Amino acid sequence: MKYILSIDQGTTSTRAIIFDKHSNIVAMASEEITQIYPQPGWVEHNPNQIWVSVLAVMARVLLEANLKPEDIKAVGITNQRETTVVWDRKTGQPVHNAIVWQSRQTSDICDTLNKQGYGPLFKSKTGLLIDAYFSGTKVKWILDHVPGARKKADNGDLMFGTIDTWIIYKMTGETVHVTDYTNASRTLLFNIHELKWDTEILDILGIPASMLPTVKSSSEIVGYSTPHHFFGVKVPIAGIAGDQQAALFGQNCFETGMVKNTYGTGCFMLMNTGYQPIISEHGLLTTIAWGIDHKVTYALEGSVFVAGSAVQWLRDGVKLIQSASETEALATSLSSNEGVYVVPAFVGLGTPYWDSDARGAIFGLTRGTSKAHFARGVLEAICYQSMAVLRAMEEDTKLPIKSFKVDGGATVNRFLMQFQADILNLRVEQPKVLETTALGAAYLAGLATGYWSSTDEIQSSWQLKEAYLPQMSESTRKQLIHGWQVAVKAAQTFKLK
Ligand SMILES: Nc1ncnc2c1ncn2[C@@H]1O[C@H](COP(=O)(O)OP(=O)(O)O)[C@@H](O)[C@H]1O
Ligand SMILES: O=P(O)(O)OC[C@H](O)CO
Repeated sequence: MKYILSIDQGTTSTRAIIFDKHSNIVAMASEEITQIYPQPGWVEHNPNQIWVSVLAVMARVLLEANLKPEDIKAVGITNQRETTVVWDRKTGQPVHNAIVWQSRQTSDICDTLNKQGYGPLFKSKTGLLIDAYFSGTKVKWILDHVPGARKKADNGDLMFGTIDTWIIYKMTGETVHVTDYTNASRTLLFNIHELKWDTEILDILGIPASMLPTVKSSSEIVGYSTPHHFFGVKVPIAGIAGDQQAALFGQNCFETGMVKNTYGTGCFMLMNTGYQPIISEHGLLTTIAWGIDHKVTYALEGSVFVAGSAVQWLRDGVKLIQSASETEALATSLSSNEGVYVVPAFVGLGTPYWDSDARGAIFGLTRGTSKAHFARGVLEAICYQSMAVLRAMEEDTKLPIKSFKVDGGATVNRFLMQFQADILNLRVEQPKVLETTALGAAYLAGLATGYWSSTDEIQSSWQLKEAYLPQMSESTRKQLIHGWQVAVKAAQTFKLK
C-alpha cells in the first residue's frame, strides 16, 4: 500500500502529514519556525531554517508512520502564501531573510504606487490591491535594499520564489524553479486573465523576468526529489497550492458557490466562483483557486483580521480566561448577548469595511456585565465579521451559497459554530479531517499520479463530522445583526485623529 505525503509550510510551523487512500491521517510531525522581528511591523523567516524544518518533519513523519520512503507515492506541497524568498542562482543561498506576508516593511512603496494611481491597473490585472501583504513589493524591497542585489538581478543571477518554490528548488537539488497558479496569483506580478507574469507590472516594479519561476498546474509532476533529499528515493513532487486554496480543495469545494472558512488567528474565506474571474466591488480579492490540466478555477477571497486572536486577547491581554476553550461555557452561560457587542478591530477592519484606522470597542456595558459577556461578544464578533465577508461574496457573484464548510483551530468551539449557522441562516459543515490544507495538497499530488482517479473518487472519501443547522428565529437574527451593524459604525466613528 502506498501513501501521499503532504508538506504544509505555515507561518508558525512546518508540518508533514501522511494520508492513506481513504483520506485518513496516518501520521503527522511538526516543527516551529522562528519569527524574526527586525523592526516593529516587520516579520521575517530564515529560508534555510524553513528548508531544514521540511527535511526534519519528513524524516519524523516517516518514522512515526513506520513507513519506508519507498511507500510514498508522491509529495504535495502547500505553503504560507505571499512570503518572499530571493536567492543567488550560483550559490543557492538567500540574499535576505524571507519577508513574511504579515510584514509591513513595504507599505511606503505601496503608498507611493497608490498615490501614483496604479491601484486600478494592478487590480484589473492581478485581482489584488496594492498592499504590503503581497510578494511583488517585497521583491522590489530586497532589490532596493540588499547591497548589490539589483545588479545581480539585472545580470540574471537572482531567483525569486514563494515558499513552495523555495522548498521544491531545494528538494530537487537546486534544479527545478517552479510555482503553481495559486501561489503566482498572490504575488501581484501575475496576470490572472492571461495566466502569465505581467511585463507591464514587472517594469513598474523594476523586477527582471529572469528571476521568476515557471508557473505550473497545481496538480502535475513538477520534478522529483533527489534521493539525497528524500532518504535514498526519487519521489515525484506532484501537487502545489497556497494554503488557503489547498484548504478549499481539501474541503472538496469543487463547484461554483461552495465556500470554506478557516477559523484561526484570523479567518480566511474563499468561494469557488468557477472558470471566470469576478472582480469584486466589495473589497474582496480575486484569486486562482487552482489550475488543473491548464484549466483555471477562480475564487473570491475575504479575510477577517482578528478572530481567534481576540480569544487570545481575552486570555493573554485582559486575562479574563486561562484557556481558549473556556469561552464556550462562558458564552453558553448566557441566553443572549444582553446587548453587549465587542468589535475587535485591533488592527483596523478588513472586508468589507476596509478601515485601517478603526480600533476595537465594546458597547452596551451595564453594571451586570461580566466576563461571560466579553467571551460571548468576542465569539459572536467572529461570526458577524464572517457574515459580512460572505454577504460581500453573495453580492459580487449573485450566486447562492451551495455549501459552507469550516476548518481551523477555533472550530472546536461548538457555540461558535452554532452561532455561525444561526447568524448566516445556513448549514455549517465541519469535516472529520480538520487538516484540510494538507489534505488538499495530498489530493492534488494524488490526482496527478493516479493515486486517486478523479475528484469524484475524492468526494466519496470526504467525511462530515458534524453539520450545524440554523435554529434562530428570523426576528432574533435580524435584531442581532442590526446591533452588530450599529456597533461597527460606532467603533468606526471613534477616531482620535
Ligand atoms: N475552544 C476554542 N474557542 C475559541 N477559539 C479557540 C479555541 N481553541 C483555539 N482557539 C483559537 O484558534 C486559534 C488557533 O487556531 P489555528 O487554526 O491553530 O490558528 P493559526 O493556524 O492561525 O495559528 C487561536 O487564535 C485560538 O485562540
Ligand atoms: O500560514 P497560515 O496558515 O497563517 O496562512 C497564511 C496565509 O496563506 C497568508 O495569506
